[in-house]
Amino acid sequence: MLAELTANAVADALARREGRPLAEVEAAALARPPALDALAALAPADHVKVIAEIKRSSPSRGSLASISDPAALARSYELGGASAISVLTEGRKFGGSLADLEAVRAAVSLPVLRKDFIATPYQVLEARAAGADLVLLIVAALDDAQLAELFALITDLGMTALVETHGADELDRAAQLGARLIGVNARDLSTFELDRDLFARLADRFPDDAIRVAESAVLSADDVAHYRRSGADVVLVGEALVTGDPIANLSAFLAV
Ligand SMILES: O=P(O)(O)OC[C@@H](O)[C@@H](O)c1c[nH]c2ccccc12
Repeated sequence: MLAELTANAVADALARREGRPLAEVEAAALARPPALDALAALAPADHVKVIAEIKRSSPSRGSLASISDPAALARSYELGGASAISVLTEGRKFGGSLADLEAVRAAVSLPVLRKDFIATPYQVLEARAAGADLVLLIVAALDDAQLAELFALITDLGMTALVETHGADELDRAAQLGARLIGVNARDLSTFELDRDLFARLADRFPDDAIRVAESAVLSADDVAHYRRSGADVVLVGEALVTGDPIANLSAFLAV
């Protein structure tokens, strides 16, 4: 499934490129005000931090929420105390778009993550052109040469890569890259199986200077506490915030 999601995302980007050539997107990317400092915003603190996600649906969970106004939802995330906003921009399975990201960027002053299946420089440039400060790189979807190229481009554009892993080998590859913001996704994107203890098993393997992000399957304050006890600096939460009361849930999660 991950290979298919990535192939589709790359095909969709190629189609957009017909109407908006790379040089144009690059110019738009360079014309943006500088990216916000996501490493500072997400730096380890004496409380857990939350990356709050705008997510309409997913291949594993189906439709979650209609979200007619992603900017308004992002503002409630900011009000509720989130440290960054993640915007799913994948259209086919997650119902997102780059327009969502642009709308969110205009509405909040927090760092914004482009959450998608990124495998080409064009998609990274699109992210910056839309105002993203962070870009997700999924280690399982990329070979080492792609990872290095995309990581370098993200860094050169002043953005931060959130490097997502699911297993010890992938975490080692993220460390090798020099990633400073590393996630462990509890969900295996090939099988969609959940492993809520994977983060805990990998926590000691993170490089000392990396910010540790636990991704997926946070539905309650207890889940946040579980990840926090295991060493998470940051949790990335989608479903619980788009299906429940975002401000109430954020305040419960931040009180952990
Ligand atoms: O809705 P959840 O279970 O809180 O999960 C959020 C986030 O971790 C999940 O959306 C995610 C993590 N990595 C991804 C990669 C692609 C698409 C989506 C994701």
